[in-house]
Amino acid sequence: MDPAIGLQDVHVRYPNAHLQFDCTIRRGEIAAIVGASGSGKSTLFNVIAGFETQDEGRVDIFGKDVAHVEPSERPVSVIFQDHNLFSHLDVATNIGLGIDPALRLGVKERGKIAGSMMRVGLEGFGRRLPPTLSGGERQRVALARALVRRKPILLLDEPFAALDPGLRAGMSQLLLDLHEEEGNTILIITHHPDDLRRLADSVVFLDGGRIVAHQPTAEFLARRDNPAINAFLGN
Ligand SMILES: Nc1ncnc2c1ncn2[C@@H]1O[C@H](COP(=O)(O)OP(=O)(O)OP(=O)(O)O)[C@@H](O)[C@H]1O
Repeated sequence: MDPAIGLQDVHVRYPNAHLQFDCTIRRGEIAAIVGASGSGKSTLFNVIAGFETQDEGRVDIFGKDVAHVEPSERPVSVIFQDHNLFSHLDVATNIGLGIDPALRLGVKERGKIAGSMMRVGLEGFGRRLPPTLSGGERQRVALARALVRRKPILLLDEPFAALDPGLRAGMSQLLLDLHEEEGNTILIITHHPDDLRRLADSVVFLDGGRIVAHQPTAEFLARRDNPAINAFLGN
């Protein structure tokens, strides 16, 4: 196996919670991260992206210990639930922030922005401001901004939460197409069993701050032996 992410006995202690992660995600895997509210999904992302430092244990990315690697230097892009768009900056500029936070954008960079807008179906949206966009359009801006970074690991925190079922299916297909082109490693937090079926090679299931399952999606969906998994699957 060619690992993209390795978490070895990682512990994060909060005043009211103790989380512990052991997990290996292989290069090119699409893993759905699921579990009840408070089970540790966001914390898992924060440890991988470097927004949270573990109290113990080791985080490897592509075989390298990233303990001293700043979030911006990690080969990881994160798309948050709220998309983190700046409402006073137009769509093209918001995407440009993915290339250079100081917005030094020359001809080459403008070309990349146009290319990523085209890739997500946002041609002609460059001068629009985020508050004038629909939820699905804002979602695509966030995806375009992650794409221009061209980082090999993409973390998506409930990316489809605000979308209706038709748009969810469209965005899922877009992600799958991008994955086929880029071969990137994708972790996606979701509460929808449909997203598992549609997107994920594997499922990482968290319960009470621990990873209690990491297995191929079909195997996970067939499980009936764990009350927390049954509750998630509606069995
Ligand atoms: N900064 C923090 N300070 C204190 N406790 C925290 C902090 N971040 C998370 N926790 C606690 O750690 C546990 C896991 O939280 P986390 O946000 O990772 O869960 P989650 O599965 O992402 O939940 P949700 O689905 O509700 O977003 C919870 O008990 C939460 O209260």
